[in-house]
Amino acid sequence: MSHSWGYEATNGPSKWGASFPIANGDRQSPIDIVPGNASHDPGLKPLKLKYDPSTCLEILNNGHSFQVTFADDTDSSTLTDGPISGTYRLKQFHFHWGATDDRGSEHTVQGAKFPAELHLVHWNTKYASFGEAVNKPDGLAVVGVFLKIGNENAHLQKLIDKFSVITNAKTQTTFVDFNPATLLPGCLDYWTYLGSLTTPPLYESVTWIVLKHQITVSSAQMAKFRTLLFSSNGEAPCCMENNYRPPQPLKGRVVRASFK
Ligand SMILES: NS(=O)(=O)c1ccc(CCCCO)cc1
Ligand SMILES: [Zn+2]
Repeated sequence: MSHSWGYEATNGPSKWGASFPIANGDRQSPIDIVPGNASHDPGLKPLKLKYDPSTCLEILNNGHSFQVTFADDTDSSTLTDGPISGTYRLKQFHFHWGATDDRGSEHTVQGAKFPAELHLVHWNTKYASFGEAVNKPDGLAVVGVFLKIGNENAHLQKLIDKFSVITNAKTQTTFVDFNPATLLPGCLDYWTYLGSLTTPPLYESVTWIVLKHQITVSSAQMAKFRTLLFSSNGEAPCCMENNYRPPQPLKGRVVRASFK
């Protein structure tokens, strides 16, 4: 199944362990974040996110989500400070969402699901490339941002306006001058823990940084997310929705909070 994992009953999260045994590992993601169990760590620094819109390259449908990819040959768009040491470069961001507005996020907060979750994927420049970093214990740092239903989000609309061109899996189009910082809430308070990729190959290589505050998306905009397809051109159309992995066992891990 390693080349055909997905989110259906036949190839979804409950089946991934067959081809990717690390699915049952000790630092899997996502998790349910229980704020009352998180320990405030005064040693945690504020996140430092420096994004250069000119590094934005393209928007694509990879058959699992839609993704915006960035040039990562220089330190133009980086994450520093926060819980990490060194410099991590932005590689891409993507989303996970549900078939209805009552679910879709991967992380949950005391059991609460959000309609969608944004992941900003950064790699540790102590390694030569994303490909080198992706399976190292300190290789990646992913910033997770929850979306909640509210007013229309003009910044998300810039992505949605491209969906008609990337409806089918394995399609892409140019996408330039987009500032990912416009997708961040005003307050960057966060929870952090050691985890994994939430899709195969599920490498345990991610320092997770999940923001406490959400950004808004309208219900009409969420409906547009669901017009994307898991399927390729010519195949029976299959709506891209419920592309989220449910929370995994904490296995004794500590979740730290950057705030009191
Ligand atoms: N949902 S996530 O942020 O954990 C995430 C980020 C990046 C990948 C890509 C892995 C490529 C392996 O060659 C997969 C999943
Ligand atoms: Zn993700």
